Parts: sequence; C-alpha cells; structure tokens
Amino acid sequence: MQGGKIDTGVNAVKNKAAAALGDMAEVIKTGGVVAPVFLPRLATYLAQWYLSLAFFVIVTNDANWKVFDSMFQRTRNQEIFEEYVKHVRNLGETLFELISEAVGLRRDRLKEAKCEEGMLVSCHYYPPCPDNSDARPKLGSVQHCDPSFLTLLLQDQIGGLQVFHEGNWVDVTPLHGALVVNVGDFLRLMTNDQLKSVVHRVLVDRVSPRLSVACLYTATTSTTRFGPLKEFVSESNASRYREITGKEYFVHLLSKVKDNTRGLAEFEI
Ligand SMILES: O=C(O)CCC(=O)C(=O)O
Ligand SMILES: [Fe+2]
Repeated sequence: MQGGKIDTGVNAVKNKAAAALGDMAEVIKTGGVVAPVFLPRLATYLAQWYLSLAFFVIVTNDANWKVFDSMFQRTRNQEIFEEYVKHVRNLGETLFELISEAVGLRRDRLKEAKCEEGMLVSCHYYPPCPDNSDARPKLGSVQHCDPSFLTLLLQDQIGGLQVFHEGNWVDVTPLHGALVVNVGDFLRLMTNDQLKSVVHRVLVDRVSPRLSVACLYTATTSTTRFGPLKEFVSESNASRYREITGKEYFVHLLSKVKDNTRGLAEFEI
C-alpha cells in the first residue's frame, strides 16, 4: 500500500473522528448494524474519569454501506473512508494468499473458506490520561485477542499499542506509513492452533490523544460454520475446536467482558 494513501486516511480520520464520534449516538439509534461491542468492556476497565470511545461498523455488503452513508454524510468523510477500506481490502487479499501458502495451503484456500467476506472497521479515539497518581498502566483497551481472522491496524504516531510476548508487554512502536497486521481468534481456529492469535492492549498517553483504525476481517454476521480446516486435522493432530458460527463466538465474547484473551477456550474440544 502506498504511504500517501495511508497518510490521507490518517489525516482524514484525525480531522473528522471527533465529529464522527459526536454523531455516534445518533448513528447507533438509526444505523441498525452498528455494534459498539467494546464499549461495555472499556467502561468496565477505564479509570473513573477517563473515557475512551470506539465505534464499530460492519462492512459486509452494499446494504451495509448505508450505515457509512448515514455516518459520513454528516462528516463528509465518506469518500476517504471508502477509499481507505478499498486499499485495505486489496492488501488483505494478498495477505490471505501469502498466509495460505505460508501454512502449506493452496493460495486461495482461506478465501475459499470465506475468511475475507466480512469486515468490521473499528475507529478508536483515546483521550489522554494525565493521572500519574499510581503506577498502574492507564488502559485505553484492555488485553484481548481480536475477534477476527486477520486485523489490519492503522495507528497514529502516539504509540501505546503493546503485544504480550514471552511474559512481557512489548511496545509496537508506530512506524510511519506501516500497518500492523495481527492474527485473530478465527484464524487460530481455522488453522487448529498453527497460527496463534496475539494478545494485545493499548496504553493511553499522558498528554496526547491517540487515534487508530482497525479493519478486522471477521465473521460477525455470518451463519457460516467455521472450524479447523481438514488440512490441519489428522490422526496425530486432532481437531482442537468444534465448529462455530461468528454469532456464537460474539455472543460468548460479550458474556466475558472481563477477559477475552482466550475467547476460543469455550469452543475447545
Ligand atoms: O488502537 C489500537 O491500536 C488497537 C485497537 C484494537 O486492539 C482493536 O480494535 O482490536
Ligand atoms: Fe485488538
């Protein structure tokens, strides 16, 4: 993806996020498919005076674009958003092909298995938190694995994203013009644990607000059943998960607001 496109996306989001978030309540009332899935979870964890907002839009087909219409006509941000998502989808297609080959599958196998169909675009605005009265990390997003096959994340230059690696929280330092790509729970399920979903969280800055746009390839609205692909199951390597629909996974996830680092555990055999 060209750096210019990403810059355009970041700037558009920076300029318009506050307005879009301001309209969020109305969009939720009128939009139908907007799913503020993280809000209860964030509310549970945020410091008492600290508030983080996120809005979620499912982009699966033309009908759902109506939600973008309703949101971005107000903010005149629609074109840039659509263009950004188009570029992310192009990149995503290539990534799914590369990942398929990397795990020994046919190039188009993950596409064929419908990993690319649904997308959840999650725009985050994290206000700063100047409180240093104690040493506890100030969380903008609690630790979690993504409810996705794959997530393509655009973060601004503030930093704060961390992944849990070998017992430590490691900073994912922003790299100008780069997207962060991470494996989510659904790809872990499909590959029968060959690919692992990554545990991550977001710390807020003391001074500056932070913005990010996460595009999650996911199965939110799908009635399709997903389970370990037959290529990853054999006599010596039994299926570790039962088949689930996206809906089942999300219902379970929302019931576990305090800990979704192992959202898949529920579906283990
Ligand atoms: O804001 C970020 O950098 C990460 C957001 C995130 O983890 C998510 O949307 O799942
Ligand atoms: Fe995430």
